[in-house]
Amino acid sequence: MAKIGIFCGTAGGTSMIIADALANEFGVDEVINMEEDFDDIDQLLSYDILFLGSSTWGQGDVHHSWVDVVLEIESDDIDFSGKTIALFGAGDCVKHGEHFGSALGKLYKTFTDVNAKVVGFFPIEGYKYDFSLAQHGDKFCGLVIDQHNEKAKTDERIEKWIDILKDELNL
Ligand SMILES: Cc1cc2nc3c(=O)[nH]c(=O)nc-3n(C[C@H](O)[C@H](O)[C@H](O)COP(=O)(O)O)c2cc1C
Repeated sequence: MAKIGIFCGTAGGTSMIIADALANEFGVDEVINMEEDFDDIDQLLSYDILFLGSSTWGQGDVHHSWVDVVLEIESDDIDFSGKTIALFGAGDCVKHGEHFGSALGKLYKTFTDVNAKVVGFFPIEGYKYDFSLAQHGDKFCGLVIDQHNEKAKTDERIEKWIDILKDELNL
């Protein structure tokens, strides 16, 4: 059976709402908090399916706990062939609508450049923002939630995303 790992970079715990729902639905015992529990890249490579979370910061950047990891993967060209990933995180479409959820777009580029397969694209329909690196056509490359402005939509979005994932992953 495919081994599933959940990794989450978060400042205030908002992205953990998604991580915890994934853990619950997919029977994963532990969410790895990037700031507290992450050891090294081998930890990522020990899973077949990776649910990778990051809130967005600065000018559309990943959470700081991801920065060195991303740099190492890119500079050492660490191969993620055969790995399937799904991306998630929290953002703010009003105060930071110029880079809403862009951290997912950055992680998408990092991991697809080293041959990971990405599942779990999510329709942009119903979101309002100016720009996002996470947008690919009419979908985000994962699930973005906004607890500041669109809290009421979060449960439904997570449920819908989990259905998409179960379908694509045959789980
Ligand atoms: C200084 C600062 C910069 C931010 N930059 C962005 C951004 O570029 N894009 C975005 O969508 N949200 C941005 N946010 C909003 C956070 O991503 C949002 O508060 C999110 O809920 C934090 O989730 P977390 O608790 O999982 O870290 C920013 C927030 C702060 C305080």
